[in-house]
Amino acid sequence: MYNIPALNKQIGNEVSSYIDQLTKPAGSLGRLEQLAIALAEMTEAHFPVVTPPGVLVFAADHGVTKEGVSAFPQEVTAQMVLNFVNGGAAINVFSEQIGASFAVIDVGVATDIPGEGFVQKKVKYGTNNFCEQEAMTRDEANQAVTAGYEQAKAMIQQGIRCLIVGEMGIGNTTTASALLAAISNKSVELLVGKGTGIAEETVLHKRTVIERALALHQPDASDPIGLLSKIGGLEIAAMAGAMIAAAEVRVPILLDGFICTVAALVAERLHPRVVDYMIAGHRSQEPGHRVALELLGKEPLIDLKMRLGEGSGAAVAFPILQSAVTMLKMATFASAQVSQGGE
Ligand SMILES: Cc1cc2ncn([C@H]3O[C@H](COP(=O)(O)O)[C@@H](O)[C@H]3O)c2cc1C
Ligand SMILES: O=C(O)c1cccnc1
Repeated sequence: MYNIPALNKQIGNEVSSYIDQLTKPAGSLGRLEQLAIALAEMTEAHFPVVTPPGVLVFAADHGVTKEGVSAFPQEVTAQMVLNFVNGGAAINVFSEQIGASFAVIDVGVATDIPGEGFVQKKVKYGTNNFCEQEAMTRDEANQAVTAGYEQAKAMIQQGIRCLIVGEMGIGNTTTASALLAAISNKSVELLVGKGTGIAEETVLHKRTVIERALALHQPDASDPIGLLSKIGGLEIAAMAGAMIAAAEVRVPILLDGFICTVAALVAERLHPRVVDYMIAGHRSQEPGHRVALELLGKEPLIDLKMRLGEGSGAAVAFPILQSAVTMLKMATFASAQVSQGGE
């Protein structure tokens, strides 16, 4: 169904040799060198371009908030969509800082949001409470994946060269932890954290909520649409779809935190090669993020002890990608007439 090209390893090898000719000791620019090679393999360019970046923030609600798993009430999701529209959220200011195109998409907020300035692709008024029933139908999960896929395609057509996928959805650390438990087969205890800042005893409650849902649904990790329909969420489905769309046209994906990385693991189950186009932007404080990154085989660029989501960690890490490609503008030993070392 999806068509993701293989990385171009030959261009990667050529860029690797070229980097060794630049006026610096071999390997001395560390991970920037690996990043430049990875970006060349993804984009099939000897001088990859990552600007302008694009940020898509998918918003949706989670029926499981009825169980009291978040420090904030569900209506904050809709209120934050308006904040994104007005430019007041963290991801707005960081998007502006990095010159990113920005869009916020309602794929499943529980109420009708007034006004304009966001994309309306609501699949459902929030998911069902997965402790009681399946979060959504398979058809709805597919619709949400497609909504994300189409939004990313549209933004890429407008010329973005790197994709950041963010989210807003009160309760979504519970959903993401449940998905990760199903995918990793690890104990829920290792994966659950404080999200927006719940108390220690609420973390224990969150854990039992997830364990109950897993016992009820017995999700099959090899069936991504089944995972999404049983557990949710609508924004996570859309994020996975957006990642697939980027990989299909060789656009690098800069991953954000916990929710985004769980969406990446879902995307991997839709098409394993999508992972080749992902770079981990940062490590979130949410404990499950470490596990999700390990499963994906990615090492994050930065760890600033952030735990927000929205795409904020990826946006803050983005200038490192710019440094990696800008490095390729350096002079070579030959062009600058600098003597090479002999070891
Ligand atoms: C004002 C505000 C802005 C946010 N921006 C992202 N999140 C983050 O927190 C939520 C997940 O945490 P939990 O599972 O504990 O509800 C998501 O919406 C996530 O994007 C926010 C949360 C709040 C309250
Ligand atoms: O890392 C994240 O994505 C995250 C962490 C806490 C709350 N919301 C999102």
